[in-house]
Amino acid sequence: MTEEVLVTRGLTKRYGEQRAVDDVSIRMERGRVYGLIGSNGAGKTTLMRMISGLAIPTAGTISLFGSDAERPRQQDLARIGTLIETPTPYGAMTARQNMHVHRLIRGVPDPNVETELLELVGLADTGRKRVSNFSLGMRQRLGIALALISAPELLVLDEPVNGLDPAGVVEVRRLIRDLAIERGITVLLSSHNLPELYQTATDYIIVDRGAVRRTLTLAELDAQTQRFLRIEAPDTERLTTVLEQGLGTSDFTVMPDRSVRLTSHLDDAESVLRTLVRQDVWPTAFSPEGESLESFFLTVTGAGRS
Ligand SMILES: Nc1ncnc2c1ncn2[C@@H]1O[C@H](COP(=O)(O)OP(=O)(O)OP(=O)(O)O)[C@@H](O)[C@H]1O
Repeated sequence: MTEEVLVTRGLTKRYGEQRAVDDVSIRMERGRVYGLIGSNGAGKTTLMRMISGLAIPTAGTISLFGSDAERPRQQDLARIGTLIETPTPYGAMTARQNMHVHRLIRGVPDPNVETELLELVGLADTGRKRVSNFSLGMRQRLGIALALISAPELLVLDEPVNGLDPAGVVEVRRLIRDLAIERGITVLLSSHNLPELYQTATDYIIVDRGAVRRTLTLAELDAQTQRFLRIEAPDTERLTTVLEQGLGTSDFTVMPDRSVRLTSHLDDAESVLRTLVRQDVWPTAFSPEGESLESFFLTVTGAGRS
């Protein structure tokens, strides 16, 4: 049975006339990784702050871990770990000293958790190095370790890969996926860049101007954004035979209109065409089609509007 970790209904936050978050109703299940995607100012941080108990909603409700009226809200909030905006470890201290201070602040009795989490995020060997000398990626990983100190069931991470170099992005992505798979932690993480978050999340929530524009799973996102070569030829059977035997691929689908969608060789369209022509298959249509992640995001959010 799926376990609901979070349900919001009509969640709204107004600052004066402005609706930073506007009537947001979302649902999150245990062990999944939710990517909250939106441009700057879309309302991601405000939504995460409300979920984490750091901001009070103007309207709407938040139910955490199937919360009921009997249980104090503080008890539910204690089951959330957050890294919102830039992580705030103490720069003059080492990673371990930061872990120690946070453990005491959070009232976690077991000192072993410090080493265990530093190992988990790959910072166990940083010794006497001060955090002010850490790279941004190391700081983000320390921020995640600090957020994990009280063994949260829901982890809320605001832009955890923002500003990281490609290697840093890969490291943090892997860490987040492992947390979900190995520890069953539910993760909500935000980004303004869909391609950057792609494949880290199992589910995507696309927001724009405070409102949810679209929610979809990774598989649905893939189906929406798969790029392909669209090929038409007078003899479809001959075309597919040449793709199979001449090109050695079976990554294609024959569509009802008899056109063929080839999903391999996207970066090598020229050799596809050459192979076809050599085998005397003369395409009447041959074009790359489908949507990129970026253009899908722009379409959903209506960006590019005036
Ligand atoms: N404390 C505040 N007072 C007034 N307006 C605010 C406050 N916090 C946020 N806003 C406004 O609400 C809107 C949403 O802001 P928010 O920070 O949630 O967006 P975001 O998607 O996290 O953007 P970014 O990626 O730039 O952090 C913005 O227009 C912002 O200016």
